[in-house]
Amino acid sequence: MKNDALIIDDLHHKYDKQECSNWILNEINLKIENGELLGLLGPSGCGKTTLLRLIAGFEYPSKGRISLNDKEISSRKKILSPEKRNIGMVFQDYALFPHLTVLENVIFGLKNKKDRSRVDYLLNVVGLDSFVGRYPHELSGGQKQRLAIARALAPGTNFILLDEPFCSLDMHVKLKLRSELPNILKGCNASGLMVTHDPEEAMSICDKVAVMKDGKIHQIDTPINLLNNPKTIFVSSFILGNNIINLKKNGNSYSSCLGEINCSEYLKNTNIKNMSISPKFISIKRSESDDAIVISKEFLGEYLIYKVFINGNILRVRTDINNLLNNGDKCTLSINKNSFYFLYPGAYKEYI
Ligand SMILES: Nc1ncnc2c1ncn2[C@@H]1O[C@H](COP(=O)(O)OP(=O)(O)OP(=O)(O)O)[C@@H](O)[C@H]1O
Repeated sequence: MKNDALIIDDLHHKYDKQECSNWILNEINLKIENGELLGLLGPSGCGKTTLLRLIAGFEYPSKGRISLNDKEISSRKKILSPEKRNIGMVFQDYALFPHLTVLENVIFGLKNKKDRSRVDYLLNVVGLDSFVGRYPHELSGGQKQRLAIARALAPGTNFILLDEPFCSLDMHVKLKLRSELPNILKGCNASGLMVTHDPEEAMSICDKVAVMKDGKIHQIDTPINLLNNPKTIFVSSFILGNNIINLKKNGNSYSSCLGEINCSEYLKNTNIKNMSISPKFISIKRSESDDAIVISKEFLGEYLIYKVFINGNILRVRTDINNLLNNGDKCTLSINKNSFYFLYPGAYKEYI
Protein backbone atom coordinates (compact mmCIF):
# COMPACT_ATOMS: atom_id res chain seq x y z
CA MET A 1 0.00 0.00 0.00
CA LYS A 2 2.72 2.47 1.00
CA ASN A 3 4.13 2.47 -2.52
CA ASP A 4 0.95 3.64 -4.20
CA ALA A 5 0.30 7.33 -4.77
CA LEU A 6 -3.11 6.86 -6.41
CA ILE A 7 -5.49 3.90 -6.42
CA ILE A 8 -8.67 3.87 -8.48
CA ASP A 9 -11.01 1.02 -7.81
CA ASP A 10 -14.05 0.05 -9.93
CA LEU A 11 -14.77 3.65 -10.94
CA HIS A 12 -17.87 4.30 -13.07
CA HIS A 13 -19.29 7.58 -14.29
CA LYS A 14 -22.15 8.90 -16.38
CA TYR A 15 -23.24 12.51 -16.80
CA ASP A 16 -26.79 11.54 -17.76
CA LYS A 17 -27.95 9.70 -14.64
CA GLN A 18 -30.76 7.74 -16.34
CA GLU A 19 -30.53 3.98 -15.94
CA CYS A 20 -30.43 3.34 -19.71
CA SER A 21 -27.68 5.88 -20.55
CA ASN A 22 -24.18 4.69 -21.41
CA TRP A 23 -21.26 4.77 -19.01
CA ILE A 24 -18.76 7.52 -19.87
CA LEU A 25 -16.27 5.68 -17.65
CA ASN A 26 -16.79 1.97 -17.17
CA GLU A 27 -14.99 -0.11 -14.54
CA ILE A 28 -11.79 1.90 -14.28
CA ASN A 29 -9.10 0.28 -12.12
CA LEU A 30 -5.59 1.67 -11.93
CA LYS A 31 -2.67 2.33 -9.62
CA ILE A 32 0.10 4.90 -9.79
CA GLU A 33 3.13 4.10 -7.68
CA ASN A 34 5.04 6.80 -5.84
CA GLY A 35 7.37 8.60 -8.22
CA GLU A 36 5.63 7.19 -11.29
CA LEU A 37 4.30 9.15 -14.26
CA LEU A 38 1.30 7.42 -15.83
CA GLY A 39 0.16 8.46 -19.31
CA LEU A 40 -3.57 8.32 -19.93
CA LEU A 41 -3.84 7.84 -23.66
CA GLY A 42 -6.88 7.57 -25.88
CA PRO A 43 -8.78 9.13 -28.78
CA SER A 44 -10.98 12.20 -28.47
CA GLY A 45 -14.11 11.62 -26.38
CA CYS A 46 -12.94 8.38 -24.71
CA GLY A 47 -13.25 9.90 -21.21
CA LYS A 48 -9.72 11.08 -20.32
CA THR A 49 -10.70 14.53 -19.06
CA THR A 50 -13.69 13.07 -17.21
CA LEU A 51 -11.34 10.74 -15.31
CA LEU A 52 -9.05 13.66 -14.50
CA ARG A 53 -11.99 15.71 -13.21
CA LEU A 54 -13.13 12.84 -10.98
CA ILE A 55 -9.65 12.51 -9.49
CA ALA A 56 -9.43 16.29 -8.98
CA GLY A 57 -12.89 16.31 -7.34
CA PHE A 58 -14.69 18.50 -9.90
CA GLU A 59 -17.18 15.67 -10.65
CA TYR A 60 -18.74 13.05 -8.38
CA PRO A 61 -18.39 9.47 -9.63
CA SER A 62 -21.49 7.29 -10.06
CA LYS A 63 -19.67 4.38 -8.40
CA GLY A 64 -16.22 3.35 -7.16
CA ARG A 65 -13.40 4.59 -4.96
CA ILE A 66 -10.34 6.83 -5.32
CA SER A 67 -7.49 6.89 -2.78
CA LEU A 68 -4.54 9.26 -2.76
CA ASN A 69 -1.49 8.56 -0.58
CA ASP A 70 -3.41 5.90 1.37
CA LYS A 71 -6.32 8.25 2.09
CA GLU A 72 -9.76 7.72 0.57
CA ILE A 73 -10.73 10.94 -1.25
CA SER A 74 -13.81 9.65 -3.06
CA SER A 75 -16.21 6.84 -2.19
CA ARG A 76 -19.92 6.23 -1.61
CA LYS A 77 -19.53 7.47 1.94
CA LYS A 78 -17.22 10.41 1.46
CA ILE A 79 -16.32 12.95 -1.24
CA LEU A 80 -13.44 15.26 -0.40
CA SER A 81 -13.68 18.73 -1.97
CA PRO A 82 -11.02 19.64 -4.59
CA GLU A 83 -9.12 22.09 -2.35
CA LYS A 84 -8.70 19.42 0.34
CA ARG A 85 -7.23 16.82 -2.03
CA ASN A 86 -3.82 18.48 -2.32
CA ILE A 87 -3.54 17.68 -6.02
CA GLY A 88 -1.70 20.00 -8.42
CA MET A 89 -3.23 20.70 -11.83
CA VAL A 90 -1.49 21.67 -15.07
CA PHE A 91 -3.62 22.62 -18.08
CA GLN A 92 -2.76 23.03 -21.75
CA ASP A 93 -3.52 26.80 -21.61
CA TYR A 94 -1.22 27.33 -18.54
CA ALA A 95 -3.97 29.11 -16.48
CA LEU A 96 -1.45 31.50 -14.89
CA PHE A 97 -2.37 34.72 -13.09
CA PRO A 98 -1.43 37.42 -15.63
CA HIS A 99 -1.13 40.22 -13.03
CA LEU A 100 1.32 38.26 -10.84
CA THR A 101 5.04 37.81 -11.43
CA VAL A 102 6.68 34.39 -11.80
CA LEU A 103 7.54 34.40 -8.10
CA GLU A 104 4.06 35.56 -7.04
CA ASN A 105 2.39 32.91 -9.23
CA VAL A 106 4.36 30.15 -7.52
CA ILE A 107 3.86 31.59 -4.01
CA PHE A 108 0.09 32.07 -4.57
CA GLY A 109 -1.05 28.61 -3.40
CA LEU A 110 1.26 28.41 -0.37
CA LYS A 111 -0.37 28.44 3.07
CA ASN A 112 2.74 29.95 4.62
CA LYS A 113 3.78 32.63 2.11
CA LYS A 114 7.08 33.11 3.94
CA ASP A 115 8.16 29.53 3.26
CA ARG A 116 10.47 30.38 0.39
CA SER A 117 12.67 27.30 0.43
CA ARG A 118 10.31 25.07 -1.62
CA VAL A 119 9.52 27.94 -4.01
CA ASP A 120 13.20 28.63 -4.62
CA TYR A 121 13.86 24.91 -5.04
CA LEU A 122 11.01 24.52 -7.54
CA LEU A 123 11.98 27.59 -9.57
CA ASN A 124 15.44 26.13 -9.77
CA VAL A 125 14.18 22.66 -10.81
CA VAL A 126 12.06 24.14 -13.63
CA GLY A 127 14.87 26.50 -14.68
CA LEU A 128 13.07 29.78 -13.96
CA ASP A 129 15.19 31.04 -11.07
CA SER A 130 16.49 33.98 -13.13
CA PHE A 131 12.98 35.01 -14.29
CA VAL A 132 11.30 35.57 -10.90
CA GLY A 133 10.34 39.21 -11.59
CA ARG A 134 8.81 38.65 -15.01
CA TYR A 135 5.09 38.52 -15.77
CA PRO A 136 3.53 35.61 -17.72
CA HIS A 137 3.25 37.69 -20.93
CA GLU A 138 7.03 38.19 -20.79
CA LEU A 139 7.66 34.41 -20.92
CA SER A 140 7.79 31.99 -23.86
CA GLY A 141 5.22 29.17 -24.12
CA GLY A 142 7.67 26.62 -22.71
CA GLN A 143 8.58 28.92 -19.80
CA LYS A 144 4.88 29.49 -19.05
CA GLN A 145 4.27 25.75 -18.88
CA ARG A 146 7.31 25.29 -16.61
CA LEU A 147 5.88 27.99 -14.36
CA ALA A 148 2.49 26.21 -14.35
CA ILE A 149 4.23 22.98 -13.26
CA ALA A 150 6.14 24.78 -10.47
CA ARG A 151 2.94 26.45 -9.29
CA ALA A 152 1.08 23.12 -9.26
CA LEU A 153 3.80 21.54 -7.09
CA ALA A 154 4.39 24.54 -4.79
CA PRO A 155 1.78 23.91 -2.06
CA GLY A 156 3.66 20.76 -1.02
CA THR A 157 1.66 18.39 -3.20
CA ASN A 158 3.40 15.27 -4.43
CA PHE A 159 0.76 14.40 -7.03
CA ILE A 160 -0.13 16.32 -10.16
CA LEU A 161 -2.61 15.94 -12.98
CA LEU A 162 -1.51 17.22 -16.37
CA ASP A 163 -4.12 17.72 -19.09
CA GLU A 164 -2.46 17.76 -22.53
CA PRO A 165 0.33 19.96 -21.07
CA PHE A 166 2.36 20.27 -24.28
CA CYS A 167 -0.52 20.78 -26.68
CA SER A 168 -0.08 24.52 -27.19
CA LEU A 169 3.70 24.43 -27.60
CA ASP A 170 5.58 24.38 -30.88
CA MET A 171 7.35 21.13 -31.78
CA HIS A 172 10.84 22.18 -30.66
CA VAL A 173 9.75 23.47 -27.23
CA LYS A 174 7.36 20.54 -26.79
CA LEU A 175 10.14 17.98 -27.32
CA LYS A 176 12.46 19.80 -24.92
CA LEU A 177 9.93 20.28 -22.12
CA ARG A 178 8.47 16.81 -22.37
CA SER A 179 11.90 15.25 -21.99
CA GLU A 180 12.44 17.44 -18.89
CA LEU A 181 9.11 16.59 -17.21
CA PRO A 182 10.12 13.20 -15.69
CA ASN A 183 13.20 14.82 -14.11
CA ILE A 184 11.18 17.75 -12.77
CA LEU A 185 8.78 15.31 -11.09
CA LYS A 186 11.61 13.16 -9.74
CA GLY A 187 13.33 16.30 -8.41
CA CYS A 188 10.20 16.95 -6.30
CA ASN A 189 9.45 13.30 -5.39
CA ALA A 190 6.15 13.75 -7.19
CA SER A 191 3.96 11.32 -9.13
CA GLY A 192 1.60 12.30 -11.90
CA LEU A 193 -1.10 11.39 -14.36
CA MET A 194 -0.73 12.96 -17.79
CA VAL A 195 -3.58 12.99 -20.28
CA THR A 196 -2.61 12.89 -23.93
CA HIS A 197 -3.99 11.71 -27.24
CA ASP A 198 -0.51 11.36 -28.71
CA PRO A 199 0.92 7.80 -28.45
CA GLU A 200 4.48 8.97 -29.12
CA GLU A 201 4.29 11.50 -26.28
CA ALA A 202 2.98 8.95 -23.78
CA MET A 203 5.35 6.20 -24.84
CA SER A 204 8.44 8.42 -24.81
CA ILE A 205 8.26 9.83 -21.27
CA CYS A 206 5.78 7.87 -19.13
CA ASP A 207 6.74 5.00 -16.83
CA LYS A 208 3.45 3.31 -17.67
CA VAL A 209 0.65 4.05 -20.12
CA ALA A 210 -3.08 3.36 -19.70
CA VAL A 211 -4.75 3.00 -23.11
CA MET A 212 -8.42 3.98 -23.08
CA LYS A 213 -11.29 3.63 -25.54
CA ASP A 214 -15.00 4.34 -25.04
CA GLY A 215 -14.62 4.78 -21.28
CA LYS A 216 -12.72 1.52 -20.71
CA ILE A 217 -9.06 0.85 -20.11
CA HIS A 218 -7.77 -1.69 -22.62
CA GLN A 219 -4.30 -2.10 -21.17
CA ILE A 220 -2.02 -0.52 -18.55
CA ASP A 221 1.59 -1.38 -19.09
CA THR A 222 5.12 -0.13 -19.52
CA PRO A 223 5.83 1.27 -23.01
CA ILE A 224 8.04 -1.73 -23.82
CA ASN A 225 5.32 -4.23 -22.84
CA LEU A 226 2.75 -2.35 -24.91
CA LEU A 227 5.05 -2.63 -27.92
CA ASN A 228 5.81 -6.30 -27.36
CA ASN A 229 2.38 -7.46 -26.32
CA PRO A 230 -0.52 -5.22 -27.37
CA LYS A 231 -3.39 -7.09 -25.73
CA THR A 232 -6.23 -5.79 -27.89
CA ILE A 233 -6.64 -4.89 -31.54
CA PHE A 234 -7.29 -1.30 -30.51
CA VAL A 235 -3.99 -1.07 -28.60
CA SER A 236 -2.19 -2.55 -31.59
CA SER A 237 -3.66 -0.10 -34.08
CA PHE A 238 -3.69 3.01 -31.86
CA ILE A 239 -0.28 2.60 -30.20
CA LEU A 240 1.70 0.78 -32.85
CA GLY A 241 -0.12 2.12 -35.92
CA ASN A 242 -0.50 -1.48 -37.10
CA ASN A 243 -2.74 -2.66 -39.93
CA ILE A 244 -5.70 -4.75 -38.76
CA ILE A 245 -6.60 -7.55 -41.15
CA ASN A 246 -9.54 -9.98 -41.07
CA LEU A 247 -8.67 -13.67 -41.20
CA LYS A 248 -10.78 -16.50 -42.55
CA LYS A 249 -10.30 -20.06 -41.42
CA ASN A 250 -9.44 -22.36 -44.29
CA GLY A 251 -9.18 -25.90 -43.03
CA ASN A 252 -6.08 -25.92 -40.88
CA SER A 253 -4.82 -22.48 -41.84
CA TYR A 254 -6.00 -18.88 -42.16
CA SER A 255 -6.33 -16.78 -45.30
CA SER A 256 -6.06 -12.99 -45.54
CA CYS A 257 -5.69 -10.24 -48.13
CA LEU A 258 -1.92 -10.79 -47.76
CA GLY A 259 -2.21 -14.47 -48.59
CA GLU A 260 -2.02 -17.50 -46.33
CA ILE A 261 -1.17 -16.71 -42.69
CA ASN A 262 1.00 -19.10 -40.73
CA CYS A 263 0.26 -19.86 -37.16
CA SER A 264 1.88 -22.28 -34.80
CA GLU A 265 0.52 -25.79 -34.46
CA TYR A 266 -1.30 -25.15 -31.18
CA LEU A 267 -3.15 -22.13 -32.65
CA LYS A 268 -4.50 -24.09 -35.60
CA ASN A 269 -7.56 -25.20 -33.64
CA THR A 270 -8.29 -21.83 -32.04
CA ASN A 271 -10.66 -19.28 -33.45
CA ILE A 272 -8.36 -16.49 -34.64
CA LYS A 273 -10.31 -13.65 -36.25
CA ASN A 274 -7.80 -10.87 -36.92
CA MET A 275 -4.15 -10.14 -37.27
CA SER A 276 -2.26 -6.92 -36.76
CA ILE A 277 0.92 -6.19 -38.63
CA SER A 278 3.21 -3.19 -38.74
CA PRO A 279 3.43 -1.21 -42.04
CA LYS A 280 7.20 -1.78 -41.90
CA PHE A 281 6.75 -5.55 -42.26
CA ILE A 282 4.89 -5.33 -45.58
CA SER A 283 6.66 -5.00 -48.95
CA ILE A 284 5.16 -3.38 -51.99
CA LYS A 285 6.09 -3.98 -55.64
CA ARG A 286 4.69 -2.83 -58.97
CA SER A 287 2.55 -5.53 -60.57
CA GLU A 288 0.07 -5.09 -63.40
CA SER A 289 -1.50 -8.47 -62.73
CA ASP A 290 -2.59 -7.83 -59.13
CA ASP A 291 -5.73 -6.14 -57.82
CA ALA A 292 -4.03 -3.99 -55.19
CA ILE A 293 -3.87 -0.29 -56.01
CA VAL A 294 -1.97 2.64 -54.44
CA ILE A 295 -4.41 5.26 -53.16
CA SER A 296 -2.02 7.63 -51.40
CA LYS A 297 1.65 8.29 -50.88
CA GLU A 298 2.97 10.28 -47.91
CA PHE A 299 6.55 11.44 -47.59
CA LEU A 300 7.53 11.30 -43.90
CA GLY A 301 11.15 12.44 -43.92
CA GLU A 302 13.09 9.20 -43.68
CA TYR A 303 10.49 6.93 -45.26
CA LEU A 304 7.31 6.77 -47.35
CA ILE A 305 3.90 5.56 -46.26
CA TYR A 306 1.69 4.14 -48.99
CA LYS A 307 -2.00 3.47 -48.50
CA VAL A 308 -3.04 0.54 -50.62
CA PHE A 309 -6.53 -0.70 -51.43
CA ILE A 310 -6.55 -4.50 -51.49
CA ASN A 311 -9.58 -6.83 -51.47
CA GLY A 312 -11.78 -4.31 -49.68
CA ASN A 313 -9.08 -3.40 -47.09
CA ILE A 314 -6.91 -0.29 -46.89
CA LEU A 315 -3.42 -1.18 -45.64
CA ARG A 316 -0.50 1.07 -44.74
CA VAL A 317 2.90 0.07 -46.09
CA ARG A 318 6.21 1.66 -45.14
CA THR A 319 9.05 1.78 -47.66
CA ASP A 320 12.27 3.66 -48.19
CA ILE A 321 12.04 7.02 -49.96
CA ASN A 322 13.31 5.71 -53.29
CA ASN A 323 10.16 3.77 -54.09
CA LEU A 324 8.76 5.03 -57.40
CA LEU A 325 5.14 3.88 -57.14
CA ASN A 326 2.49 6.60 -57.40
CA ASN A 327 -1.22 7.03 -56.74
CA GLY A 328 -3.26 4.77 -59.03
CA ASP A 329 -0.42 2.30 -59.69
CA LYS A 330 -1.21 -1.39 -59.48
CA CYS A 331 0.95 -3.31 -57.02
CA THR A 332 1.41 -6.50 -55.06
CA LEU A 333 1.93 -6.76 -51.29
CA SER A 334 3.75 -9.41 -49.30
CA ILE A 335 4.88 -9.99 -45.73
CA ASN A 336 8.63 -9.61 -45.19
CA LYS A 337 10.80 -12.43 -43.90
CA ASN A 338 12.08 -12.02 -40.32
CA SER A 339 9.05 -10.07 -39.20
CA PHE A 340 6.14 -10.81 -36.87
CA TYR A 341 2.44 -10.20 -36.42
CA PHE A 342 -0.10 -10.51 -33.63
CA LEU A 343 -3.14 -12.78 -33.86
CA TYR A 344 -6.41 -11.90 -32.08
CA PRO A 345 -8.21 -12.69 -29.87
CA GLY A 346 -5.35 -13.64 -27.62
CA ALA A 347 -2.58 -11.33 -28.92
CA TYR A 348 -0.43 -14.31 -29.97
CA LYS A 349 2.86 -13.17 -31.46
CA GLU A 350 3.91 -15.17 -34.51
CA TYR A 351 7.32 -14.89 -36.14
CA ILE A 352 7.87 -15.43 -39.83
N1 LIG B 1 -20.29 18.02 -18.64
C1 LIG B 1 -20.64 17.05 -19.49
N2 LIG B 1 -21.94 16.70 -19.65
C2 LIG B 1 -22.31 15.72 -20.49
N3 LIG B 1 -21.44 14.97 -21.24
C3 LIG B 1 -20.14 15.28 -21.13
C4 LIG B 1 -19.67 16.33 -20.27
N4 LIG B 1 -18.31 16.39 -20.38
C5 LIG B 1 -17.96 15.42 -21.27
N5 LIG B 1 -19.05 14.76 -21.72
C6 LIG B 1 -19.04 13.64 -22.66
O1 LIG B 1 -18.29 12.60 -22.08
C7 LIG B 1 -17.51 11.93 -23.08
C8 LIG B 1 -16.04 11.95 -22.66
O2 LIG B 1 -15.59 13.30 -22.69
P1 LIG B 1 -14.13 13.69 -22.20
O3 LIG B 1 -14.01 15.19 -22.28
O4 LIG B 1 -13.86 13.06 -20.89
O5 LIG B 1 -13.24 12.99 -23.33
P2 LIG B 1 -11.68 13.17 -23.67
O6 LIG B 1 -11.15 11.80 -23.86
O7 LIG B 1 -11.02 14.03 -22.66
O8 LIG B 1 -11.76 13.92 -25.07
P3 LIG B 1 -10.74 15.03 -25.72
O9 LIG B 1 -9.45 14.30 -25.95
O10 LIG B 1 -11.45 15.39 -26.98
O11 LIG B 1 -10.63 16.15 -24.73
C9 LIG B 1 -17.79 12.63 -24.39
O12 LIG B 1 -18.75 11.89 -25.09
C10 LIG B 1 -18.36 13.97 -23.97
O13 LIG B 1 -19.28 14.46 -24.93
